[in-house]
Amino acid sequence: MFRATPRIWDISQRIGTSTPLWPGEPPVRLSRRAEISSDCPVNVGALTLGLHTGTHADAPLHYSNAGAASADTQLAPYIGPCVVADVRGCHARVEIGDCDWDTLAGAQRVLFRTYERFPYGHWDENFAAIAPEVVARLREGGALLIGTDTPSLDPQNSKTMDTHKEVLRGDMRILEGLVLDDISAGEYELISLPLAIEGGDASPVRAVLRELL
Ligand SMILES: Nc1ccccc1C(=O)C[C@H](N)C(=O)O
Ligand SMILES: [Zn+2]
Ligand SMILES: [Zn+2]
Repeated sequence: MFRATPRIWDISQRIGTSTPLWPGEPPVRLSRRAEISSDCPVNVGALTLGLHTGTHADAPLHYSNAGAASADTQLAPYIGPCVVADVRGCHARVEIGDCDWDTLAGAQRVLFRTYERFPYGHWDENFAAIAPEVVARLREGGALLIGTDTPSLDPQNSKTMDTHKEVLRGDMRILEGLVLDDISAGEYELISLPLAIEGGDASPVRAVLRELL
């Protein structure tokens, strides 16, 4: 029997020395701990990486001392049906009025595309945040996960993290730093698993969208 192969889109940043970094974050460093030679049969690397580098999942521990670390979060929110919302017309924040609520009603996972083109190679300090009201409305509709193509749900200078707090109220999960340049608004399957980092307040993820057949 013929079975169609679903298309897969990689929506992750590459991790390397040109990955844009949140100001003050440690540079990405890959070192070689062992190299192939007459004495050694293998290459072995070690990586220095801030946990919020590139495409990542915030653990609840990031915004609450009582929250779970990456190793202790359930995986179900990170796998399953997902809606990509095109909000490229937004300004400083994605507001209620920027969203097409017909497509978002009852969505379990929502990824916001704010960028026309992802700012590869430089840090964009004026990235669009998500208004807490948007998260509240998604939470009321039963959402499990919110994602964005920017480095944070809250503005870079936020001291109160209002949108993260709104996420916490519904015990939802967060993906940040997605790359949605090639993704049209619509429905997909999301797969984006955090590493089981003990005590981790976030984890890099390899996030992909799979075509729904
Ligand atoms: N590295 C940081 C250093 C200081 C303050 C915030 C960050 C973040 O990375 C924010 C983050 N991506 C967030 O989850 O909103
Ligand atoms: Zn983060
Ligand atoms: Zn965050």
